[in-house]
Amino acid sequence: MTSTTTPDTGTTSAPTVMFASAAAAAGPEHVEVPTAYDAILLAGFGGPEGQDDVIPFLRNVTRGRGIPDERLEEVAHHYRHFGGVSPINQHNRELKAALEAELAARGIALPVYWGNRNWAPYLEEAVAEAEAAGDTTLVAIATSAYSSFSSCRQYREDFARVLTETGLGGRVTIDKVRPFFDHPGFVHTFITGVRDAVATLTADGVAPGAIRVLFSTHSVPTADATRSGPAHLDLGEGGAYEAQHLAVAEVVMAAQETEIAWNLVYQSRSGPPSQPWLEPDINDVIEQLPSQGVEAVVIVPLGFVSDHMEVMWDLDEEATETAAEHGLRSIRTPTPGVDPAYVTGLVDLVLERVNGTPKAERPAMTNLGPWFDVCRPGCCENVRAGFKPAASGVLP
Ligand SMILES: CC1=C(CCC(=O)O)c2cc3nc(cc4[nH]c(cc5[nH]c(cc1n2)c(C)c5CCC(=O)O)c(CCC(=O)O)c4C)C(CCC(=O)O)=C3C
Ligand SMILES: [Fe+2]
Repeated sequence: MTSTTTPDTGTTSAPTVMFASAAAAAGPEHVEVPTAYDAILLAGFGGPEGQDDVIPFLRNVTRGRGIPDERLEEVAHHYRHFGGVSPINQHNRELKAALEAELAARGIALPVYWGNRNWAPYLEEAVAEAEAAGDTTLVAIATSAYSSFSSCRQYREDFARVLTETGLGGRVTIDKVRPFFDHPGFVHTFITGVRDAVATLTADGVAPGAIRVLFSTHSVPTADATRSGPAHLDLGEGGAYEAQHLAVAEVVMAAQETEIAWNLVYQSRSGPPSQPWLEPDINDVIEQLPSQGVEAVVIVPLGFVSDHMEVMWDLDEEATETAAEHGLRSIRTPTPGVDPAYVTGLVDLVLERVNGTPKAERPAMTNLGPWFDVCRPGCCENVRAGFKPAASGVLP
């Protein structure tokens, strides 16, 4: 189909750089006409794979954000504890292989290129490799399910940066599948995880009233949360980011046979104490639970797609230790990883774009979805970092 040029003009002064988008010609929000994609771009966060990688990786992550060295050393310690290796790259190798197997089984001839934002293999290499093979109309899957600067827009800004830096912006287009927080393929693992954990606890004699389910996600600056999602949706101070998590948590609990109390909690806060971030912190909530008659916590990593460092350290080390210190039993439920339901769901998300599936026929488990295919100008903008152009967007 015809490509149009679609700058994300943002809310401040627009730069002259423009990025063609295959999706943009079709409409402002939901692309309901077929798009002939050449390939899938699997876009990961990236992580270190040895002690020597740790500091250079952290510098990449925090580039331009002025995060003090003390904080970098603090975070480096989490990675060093595990030999300087984050499992996140291995997860993405496995996810790429699982996607390729699923595509082959369904007879879909779309190659998968994998590149990361913050560590090798970088997005730059993946895009250059695709272009060299003649694959120029790309649909990206970011390994992140929700709307916010860190979980959506930052990927889009990196696509734009890569298209500029490689000089391929006039030739390669990168669209992005919709934020998939309420796609059944993503939600599945959390539903079964809570079910299994509650079954284990009740089989051991814990009363349902003594169990608390804590849905945990990455905290973000409150200013980012408020700006998450398109400006025309007024979703309160927590923005689309909080609203989406709350809606998915409700769906997960509605699918349970037993009624259990639950909370949405936040983890992995960074940044200066003077800057407000989403609260409450998971550890602060756990500390309060014994006085409320709770004996066991089910920790659900709702904001994450795999067992990477934020899960291994902040949940499996810190939150688990906090629970133990307060005499609570804890079970951490699985992340989607390469769960067949998740892998199938990701391929379905690509196919709805290939086929131009009407919005009404797209699966979505919450009333918020199905979320938009193409982001409006200013969607999830980071006011602290200022305006940067983003790919996979559209004019209003
Ligand atoms: C919403 C969100 C997700 C979920 C969406 C998604 O999954 O993409 C996520 C994922 C991840 N975050 C990760 C690692 C880091 N995030 C950092 C910093 C930050 N994350 C933020 C938000 C998020 N982050 C924010 C608002 C900051 C502060 C920077 C600022 O001021 O805007 C820092 C810097 C040090 C620090 O500040 O802690 C590191 C090292 C890894 C890799 C883990 C591994 O290696 O296994 C992953 C998957
Ligand atoms: Fe992060």
